[in-house]
Amino acid sequence: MSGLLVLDSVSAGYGQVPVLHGVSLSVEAGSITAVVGANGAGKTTLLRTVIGQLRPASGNIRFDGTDLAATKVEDMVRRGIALVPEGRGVITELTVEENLRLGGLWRRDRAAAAALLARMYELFEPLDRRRKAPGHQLSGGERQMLALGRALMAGPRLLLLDEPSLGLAPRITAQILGLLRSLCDDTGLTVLLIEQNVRSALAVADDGVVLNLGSVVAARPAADLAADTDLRHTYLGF
Ligand SMILES: Nc1ncnc2c1ncn2[C@@H]1O[C@H](COP(=O)(O)OP(=O)(O)OP(=O)(O)O)[C@@H](O)[C@H]1O
Repeated sequence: MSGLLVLDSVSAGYGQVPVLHGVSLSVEAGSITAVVGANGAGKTTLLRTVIGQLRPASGNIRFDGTDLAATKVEDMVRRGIALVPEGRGVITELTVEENLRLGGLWRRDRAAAAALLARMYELFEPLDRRRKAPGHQLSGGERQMLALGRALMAGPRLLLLDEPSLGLAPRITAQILGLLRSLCDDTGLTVLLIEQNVRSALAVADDGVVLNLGSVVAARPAADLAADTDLRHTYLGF
């Protein structure tokens, strides 16, 4: 398989408890791949394995052709991989600006970091108005934007997103997913998206992967998956 991110027969779990069973998938550069499936299907476990929080028991993960097996979690960002975890990944005691700057902290090039910060305020207009506000004063949507902005400050090539719509109104979810789509189209960003909100995820994604009990049961263009009534009824509950 080709692709910016390629998982080849990856099995992983927690201690002696296997969760992922021989998962293979390919995420093409500049695309959005949505991973969908019921609660407990292993979606979060999949992201945790890609980012290196869990190590595969077998199989391998390649990013831009390089095996990620030896890469530490803290080095993933330098490799170009950023994770926005479920629950948003915002430090609530810090201000909007401090959170954003934290995302770009590892960058040596200060001018580039400043330019990126300005770009984040352009992208996320509500954050521009609340630069000095502490994270705990933000709405759910603003927090999600901040988590996204913070991850983007690292200048990733691959963004891993765990349930960005969690707790958000449909309008805000649509806004955030639409923004992701534009980022992919305009900057070549690649996204691996995990979403409970299957309809919205498949509507914005290029490709879709259905996970069931830790195995891939379908991997196809997102529009095909969305149109497959049997598959939707059997695995996705709508
Ligand atoms: N830290 C852990 N230790 C042991 N088992 C775990 C741990 N975290 C998750 N699991 C188990 O792994 C399986 C997959 O969980 P995971 O969170 O990856 O699923 P998910 O598809 O993301 O679910 P959801 O949509 O509910 O978030 C579940 O059976 C869960 O109980």
